[in-house]
Amino acid sequence: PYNSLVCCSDPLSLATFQGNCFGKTTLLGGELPASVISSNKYISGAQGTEEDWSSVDEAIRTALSAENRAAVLLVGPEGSGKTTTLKNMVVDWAKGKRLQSFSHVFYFQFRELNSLQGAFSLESLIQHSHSHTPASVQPLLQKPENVLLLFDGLSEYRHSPDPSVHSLCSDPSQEASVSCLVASLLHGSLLKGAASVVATRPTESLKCLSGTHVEMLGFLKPQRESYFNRFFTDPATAKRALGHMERTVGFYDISTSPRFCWTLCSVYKSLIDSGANLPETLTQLFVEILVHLLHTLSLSKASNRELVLALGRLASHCSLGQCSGSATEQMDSFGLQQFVASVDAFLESDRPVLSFHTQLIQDFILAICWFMDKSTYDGLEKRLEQDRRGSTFLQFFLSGLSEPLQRRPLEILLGEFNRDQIEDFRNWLKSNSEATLQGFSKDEHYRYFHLLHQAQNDSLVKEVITSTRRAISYGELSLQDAVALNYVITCVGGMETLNLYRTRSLSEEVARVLAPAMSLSQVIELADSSLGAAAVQHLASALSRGVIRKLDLSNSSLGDEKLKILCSGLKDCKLHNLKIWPLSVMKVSANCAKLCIVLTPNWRRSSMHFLFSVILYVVQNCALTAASMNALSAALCSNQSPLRKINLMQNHIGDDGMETLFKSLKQQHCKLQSLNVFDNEISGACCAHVKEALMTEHCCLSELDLSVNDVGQEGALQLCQALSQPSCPMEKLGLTRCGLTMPVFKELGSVLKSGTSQLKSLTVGLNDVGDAGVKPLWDALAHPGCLLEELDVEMTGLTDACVEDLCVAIRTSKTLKSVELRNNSLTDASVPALVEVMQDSPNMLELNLKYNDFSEDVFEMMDQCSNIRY
Ligand SMILES: Nc1ncnc2c1ncn2[C@@H]1O[C@H](COP(=O)(O)OP(=O)(O)OP(=O)(O)O)[C@@H](O)[C@H]1O
Repeated sequence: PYNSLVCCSDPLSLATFQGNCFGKTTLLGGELPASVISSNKYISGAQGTEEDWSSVDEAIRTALSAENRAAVLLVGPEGSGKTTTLKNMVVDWAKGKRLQSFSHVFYFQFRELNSLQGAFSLESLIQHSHSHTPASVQPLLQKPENVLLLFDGLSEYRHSPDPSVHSLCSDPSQEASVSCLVASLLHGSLLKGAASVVATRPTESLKCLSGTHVEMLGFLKPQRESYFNRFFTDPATAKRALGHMERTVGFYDISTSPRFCWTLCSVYKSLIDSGANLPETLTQLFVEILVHLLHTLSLSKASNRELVLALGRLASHCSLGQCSGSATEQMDSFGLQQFVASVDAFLESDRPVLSFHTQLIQDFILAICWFMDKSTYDGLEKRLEQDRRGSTFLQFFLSGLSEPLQRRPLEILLGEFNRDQIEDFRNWLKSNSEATLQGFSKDEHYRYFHLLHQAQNDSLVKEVITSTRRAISYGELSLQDAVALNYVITCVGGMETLNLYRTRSLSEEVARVLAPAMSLSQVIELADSSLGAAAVQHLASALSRGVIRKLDLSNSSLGDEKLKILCSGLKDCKLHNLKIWPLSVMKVSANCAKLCIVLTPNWRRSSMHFLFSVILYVVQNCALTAASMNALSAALCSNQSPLRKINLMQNHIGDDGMETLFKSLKQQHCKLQSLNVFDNEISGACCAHVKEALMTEHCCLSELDLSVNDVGQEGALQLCQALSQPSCPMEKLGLTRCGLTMPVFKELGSVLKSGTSQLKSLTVGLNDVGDAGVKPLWDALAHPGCLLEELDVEMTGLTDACVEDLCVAIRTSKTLKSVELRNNSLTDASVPALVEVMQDSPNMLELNLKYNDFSEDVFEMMDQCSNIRY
């Protein structure tokens, strides 16, 4: 009977509407909308986008009350709650709760309209369809603007709603085919001014309709929470069930389907009631679902097997898009006739063509049958390739079921699976995982991580991942990816590098899921990423528990507040969390142009124990100011602080921040060896603090880069006073573009000659002092007390006049290895002497003469020396 149409709000009509909803409640199909509504389980779904969602009911209401209202097109995937939403609208209207501006609401289901043959007028269609309609409906239709039309399931409509293929009618008493009446209603020629809502899965037919689109997202986290709370009346059980679901399957798109939530809650309820464990993976969940269904059907083992194999044949056809013929023909051809009473549990048997309640159960049945009956399927590779393109869950389920523990409950009910088929799949999984993980495609890596996660076979993961730890970025990852990545990393006991480069928005959830993997990784690469404070919190606690020795957060807009959070993790770093590594691993890239908090090794040569600590890069453009320096200072001074090297390049620390930092350098616990404060809005005023720190007994700062700051003459001279002290630990000093003057160079020359200075590397480029200014440095190099190995005098205004002193310096020095002379004004005239001295000095690794005033004539001569760059 076609009577799911409401035309007035009398109680009898409402009861008929609610009582005559088609189908029945099934585990996979869902709880009937009428029952959902009457048992107060209705939750308004979400619409819009995941980032910007609102209630579907609200969106429909707003669209219907708009001044120039258009049709509302309610679009959502299977099971997203379209029918339930429409039916709830009807019930609310009939109860006088909502939509009271409408005097009449008509609910049509396209599936039922398909079956109406012959000619109808709108009046006779309504008369025919609803027993409670008054004898004459004409008065009801007198004011179309007070009428609301609800159309459900456009994607199931057999006819075209395209107005161009119908002669649209406008007279409610005119007879026409049902398809013509429907098109006339949808396009407003009939009942002009009436409001309408059309609900549908995504379909081509939508192109023929205009209106306000409302995209159904289904149940996001907040709706899931409300739904669970209504499903499980006991709040503690609801909390437990929801928490478990969110942790194990809440990251799959399907968890937004209200239909899936119903299935899941029903299975969880029965497991909780019987005291059983809840499933950990999607495969385990579907094993439970099928076990539950088969138990309910109470068939013999042989019949169970027969039924599943027949469903498998149907699934195979549906998956290839070959489902055709009437439902009865299909039942016959797939051998389902004998199971008429059982198929409702799996199929939407009230539809013209048989289909599974959900794509997931179709994939699951297909996977089982693959392993049960070798003869049904041929060509594993081909089929899996198809699955990959079709983005179904077939491979997930095959992976899960290939593990004996996971398929065991099913084998009890269905009999043993085919060992050869399983072995074939396992070999396929292993060899494809190995081959793929050698490559560099992030998406492909993730694809196999997901399959390995489903299989839950730790030793398989260890077998395929040992040789494949490549430095590809796993950044920009979804929560689902994070779960799989964390699983494989924890299985193999950690990766040397966890590369999350360019994760533009590392959410709290992703960071929480990844925390175990982070604490097992020695290097975490998060350059060019962006992290919220909550994500930094997880990172900090992973640091405090972990074995990390290097963290790169360059260009991550970290900011003071988040650095403070991170420092709390650094403070808590315990010595036993540090790993013992061979010395060779300790080398930090010499060409560290990026800045960082680098926490390098704390090692004692005497004991031959090389304790590795965190290397933390908080690099360029992290928007740090003096505000976070107290926190950093506390981390530096904490007992057994792991911080050895800090790179804070291109931030805004200023003199106050420097004062804080350098005060901590005087503390006994601070073991900082390297500090880079390149371009940090620092003036010479801070040099008094630097000097004080360097002259303290405990200070072990051996590398300092103050380049691109306004240090100036006064500041630099203060530094020189510290450098001239025998106890000064400084070995590498950077003063590029610091406004240095000739007196400073002169003082630096004296320091180098003093015989007490430990300086091995001096960078004083971009200070325009000319030949005379640099001369004290050449003289120092020729002095036996000078230990300098690297000198950088780029762009200091040097000419050919310096070459004689330079050559003497190179020839005499016992330690010098490289001289940086780029961007000066040397000419061809200097080349013979420079080539000669370089040829005579085997210790010299490099003389960089790029961007001087040479002509091509001397290139050949310079080519004779492999250690000259020009
Ligand atoms: N808003 C809701 N509140 C509570 N449960 C809901 C809600 N919406 C849907 N459900 C549950 O999900 C099941 C499927 O919902 P519904 O039939 O409305 O989806 P649909 O989008 O119309 O699906 P299809 O496109 O497959 O017809 C319902 O039977 C019910 O159990």
